[in-house]
Amino acid sequence: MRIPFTKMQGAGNDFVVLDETRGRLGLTEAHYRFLGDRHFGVGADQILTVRPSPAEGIDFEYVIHNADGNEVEQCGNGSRCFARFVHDKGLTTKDRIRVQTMKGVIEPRLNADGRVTVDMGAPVFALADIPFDASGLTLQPMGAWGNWPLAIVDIAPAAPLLIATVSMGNPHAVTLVDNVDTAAVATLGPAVQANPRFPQGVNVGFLQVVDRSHVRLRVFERGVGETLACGTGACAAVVSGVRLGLLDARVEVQTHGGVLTIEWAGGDAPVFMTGPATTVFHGEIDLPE
Ligand SMILES: N[C@@H](CCC[C@H](N)C(=O)O)C(=O)O
Repeated sequence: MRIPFTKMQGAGNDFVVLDETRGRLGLTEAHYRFLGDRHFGVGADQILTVRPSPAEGIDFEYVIHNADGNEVEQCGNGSRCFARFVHDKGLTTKDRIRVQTMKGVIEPRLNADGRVTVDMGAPVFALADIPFDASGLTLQPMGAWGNWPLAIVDIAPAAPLLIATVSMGNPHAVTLVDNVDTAAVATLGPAVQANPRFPQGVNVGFLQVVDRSHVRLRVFERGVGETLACGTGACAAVVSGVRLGLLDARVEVQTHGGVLTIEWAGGDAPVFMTGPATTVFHGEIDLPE
C-alpha cells in the first residue's frame, strides 16, 4: 500500500504527519515503526495522525505514535506541527483550533509571526496520575529545593538521583544539572526510563537553569531516545523550575533544536508553549506488507 505523508519539524523534533480526515489508513504498530525508521522508512521521532472531529466543539482528533510504534498521550512540538498541517492543507480556516488527544483537549493557535502557541492544559502532580510509584521512598521537602514532590529514585549503579515528577498528559521526570553539555543523558536517561517505579515509562529531562527566565534542556524521550527538543518536556521542566522557586512565569527554553517559550502562572493554570512548526517536504511511501 502506498500512502502520502508530510514530513514536519518543530525545534528539530521531527514528525511524519498522516491525514486520516477522509478515512482510516488501517496502519499497524509495525507500520508506525517503519515510518519512524531513519534507515528503512522515512525517519521521525513521532508519527502524527490527524482525524476528523470526534465530538461537538472539537475540530480534530490527533493521534501520536512514538518511533517505537507505541501510541502515547501527548506531544507538544507535534501539536504545533499538527496546527500548521491542518491550516496549510486547508482542512480548517481557523487560527485557534481545539483538538482531542488521548489525554484531553489542547488548543493550538497560529500566530502572525508564524509561530504556534499551544494551551497545553494544567500540569498534573498526583503521583498515581503520572503514574509514579513512590512507595518506600522519602518524598522531600528538600530545604532550598522547596516543599514539593521530589523523589530519590533508586537507580543502580548510579547514585540516587533527585527528580521532580509531573504529567503534561504524558509522564515526565526532571532532574537539575549544572551543565547540559556534560550531563549523563545517554546513561541516566534510559536508567530512569526503565525504572519500574514508572509503570508506563517516562520522558527524562535534564534541566540547566541559566537565570530566572532562561534554561537549557535535553530530554531523553520515551519510545525514541534523546531528541533535539521535546515540547511537553520543556513544559515539565519549566513547571518544575517554577515550583522550585528557581524560575519566573515566562521562560525561554534552549534545546539542541531551537528555542521554546513556556509560560506558567502556577497552580491550576494552563501551561502555554510557543515555538516553530515547519513543513520539510511532502512524499509518498510504499508500506511493507
Ligand atoms: N516529542 C514530544 C513528546 C512525544 C511523546 C513522548 N515521547 C512520550 O512517550 O510521552 C513533545 O514534543 O512533547
